Amino acid sequence: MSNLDELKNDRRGLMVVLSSPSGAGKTTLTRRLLADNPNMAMSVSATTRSPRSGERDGIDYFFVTKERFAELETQGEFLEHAKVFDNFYATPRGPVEEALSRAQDVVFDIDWQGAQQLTQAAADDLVKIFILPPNMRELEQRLRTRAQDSDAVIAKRMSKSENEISHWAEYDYVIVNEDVETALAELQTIVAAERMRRRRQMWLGGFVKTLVNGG
Ligand SMILES: Nc1ncnc2c1ncn2[C@@H]1O[C@H](COP(=O)(O)OP(=O)(O)OP(=O)(O)O)[C@@H](O)[C@H]1O
Ligand SMILES: Nc1nc2c(ncn2[C@@H]2O[C@H](COP(=O)(O)O)[C@@H](O)[C@H]2O)c(=O)[nH]1
Repeated sequence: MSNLDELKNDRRGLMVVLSSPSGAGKTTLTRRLLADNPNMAMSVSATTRSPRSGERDGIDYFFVTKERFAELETQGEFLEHAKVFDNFYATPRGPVEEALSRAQDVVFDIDWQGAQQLTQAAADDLVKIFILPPNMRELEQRLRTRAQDSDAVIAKRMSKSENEISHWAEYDYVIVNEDVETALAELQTIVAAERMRRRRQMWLGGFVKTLVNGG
């Protein structure tokens, strides 16, 4: 690694928030983004909803009872929390603060309520991205193809999708996820550009000082 590459490691981590109506592709896109970015961590949420088949505790979510959720909330262990589709969801504070202190970027798959709360708490570090489906028929089709939720749950999620979409203009970027590869490339472009923002490159001040002093 060159001297310059080492210096460039001194930057503030990003808090990348992805929101969308259920089924638009946040989980799919975040998994791909994380696979391509070793210096990026996923914020694993706590939830009171039951695990879907294949979901693992501590990896996809921390699955907790309503009582435990309330206890953690009272203890101030959450950065944000919200009720979504009859279940409670929250972002545990500790792992996010630890990852950011190691200059890692952190990705959040959370709804508009959570995004609003993080905006209050950490606006400077946030990059908020809204994912739209190409059309509502395709959105429903994706929920059905995922084959993880009952018809009633899918109907509930579809009925709430318009409300979630109504928050699209609160986000810095909007990606229409028609083709996964195109959407992923757009997401990568956003992350790369946000990492380059001057205020996030803490090494630049010292570098410029050395530069103008003939270094
Ligand atoms: N561009 C795409 N084209 C076709 N199918 C897609 C596309 N993106 C995602 N999918 C599929 O749509 C389904 C829903 O995607 P995913 O679970 O990533 O959505 P989500 O936004 O995370 O949903 P939720 O909010 O319910 O967690 C999955 O089966 C996924 O494979
Ligand atoms: N405000 C928060 N919203 C969250 C969090 N974790 C997930 N979510 C959102 O809930 C819905 C449903 O998720 P699912 O896994 O049951 O399909 C989805 O919109 C997620 O983005 C969280 O910690 N806080």
